[in-house]
Amino acid sequence: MASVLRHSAKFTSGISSSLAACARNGTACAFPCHAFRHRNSSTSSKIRVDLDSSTGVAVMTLQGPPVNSMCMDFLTDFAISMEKLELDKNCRGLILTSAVPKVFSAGLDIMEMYGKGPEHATVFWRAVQEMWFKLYSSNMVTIAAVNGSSPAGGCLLALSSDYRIMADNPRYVIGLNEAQVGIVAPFWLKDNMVQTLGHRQTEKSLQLAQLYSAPDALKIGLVDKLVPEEKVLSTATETMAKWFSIPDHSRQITKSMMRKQTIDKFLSNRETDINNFANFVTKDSIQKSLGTYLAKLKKKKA
Ligand SMILES: CC/C=C\CCC/C=C/C(=O)SCCNC(=O)CCNC(=O)[C@H](O)C(C)(C)COP(=O)(O)OP(=O)(O)OC[C@H]1O[C@@H](n2cnc3c(N)ncnc32)[C@H](O)[C@@H]1OP(=O)(O)O
Repeated sequence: MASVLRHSAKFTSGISSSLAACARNGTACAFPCHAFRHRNSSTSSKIRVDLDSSTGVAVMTLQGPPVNSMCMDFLTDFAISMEKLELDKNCRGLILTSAVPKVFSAGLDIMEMYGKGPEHATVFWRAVQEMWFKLYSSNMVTIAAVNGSSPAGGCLLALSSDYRIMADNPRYVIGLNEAQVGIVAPFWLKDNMVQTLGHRQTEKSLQLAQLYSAPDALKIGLVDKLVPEEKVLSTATETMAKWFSIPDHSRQITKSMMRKQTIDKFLSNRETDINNFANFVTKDSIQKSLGTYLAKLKKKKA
């Protein structure tokens, strides 16, 4: 029987779920083992990871309501989960998806960029860079199962994966809309988009801060496939089997060859990029734009 290992560093419902996990895995433990090891963060988890060691596929589920925005906790959970999976010999592939209805991820948490000083901006941006770098340079086959809207940082997760499957729902949007927010996509994310869409389409998309409906995203190649919403995850699993049919070593070397230039450029410029971000985002004019954008988001509801 396929034994599904609950692989996450953190669990959402604390001791009781950890006891349940022990029971499911058939492990006898006098203590609730996961809660004992990781109890510090058991209630703040934004991400769940389930690794099926019989298939080698891990599913990373984003579960930070209301919109899976990428706050520091989210970014930290993401980095830890990626590191663990990368080191796990049982894991060959990763599927990213969301447990939040209608939203894959709303991107960076604007509250982490609004009203904060340069020190916070520095730490935050390093964590954002790390998220992209870990996913973009992963040895695993990475598939984004985009089951909801995916603006900005949400699109970053999809773009840095090897393959993108999106729910066929015209109300769901995806794209890099940073310019609309009053900020600018970093060069490494721009490079990542150029590789996917080509220079001309990227230039239009970024300057116009375009969010594409799922059908339009398919047309320009921002996603690879549309399927009915209930089939997004199963299609991702089927697609993974195809990618697994290629020997890991040759696929990995090919991937790293294709991504090397972008990675090298990022690594040589990452500190400059952090300083640029901290200077840029703390400017009065940028803070004003962020404040206006936030107010618009809140007003939408009223
Ligand atoms: C110099 C380099 C700078 C930047 C580098 C760029 C890299 C990436 C940048 C980013 O990711 S910036 C973030 C951009 N994100 C967006 O523009 C998305 C904004 N959100 C939406 O469009 C929608 O929320 C939605 C994702 C389509 C979901 O819509 P829905 O109707 O389901 O939810 P609602 O809008 O009511 O939101 C609920 C709740 O969440 C708050 N919210 C939404 N997005 C964010 C966010 N990104 N950060 C912080 N908070 C967010 C929203 O205000 C609502 O809050 P409330 O309940 O208190 O009103």
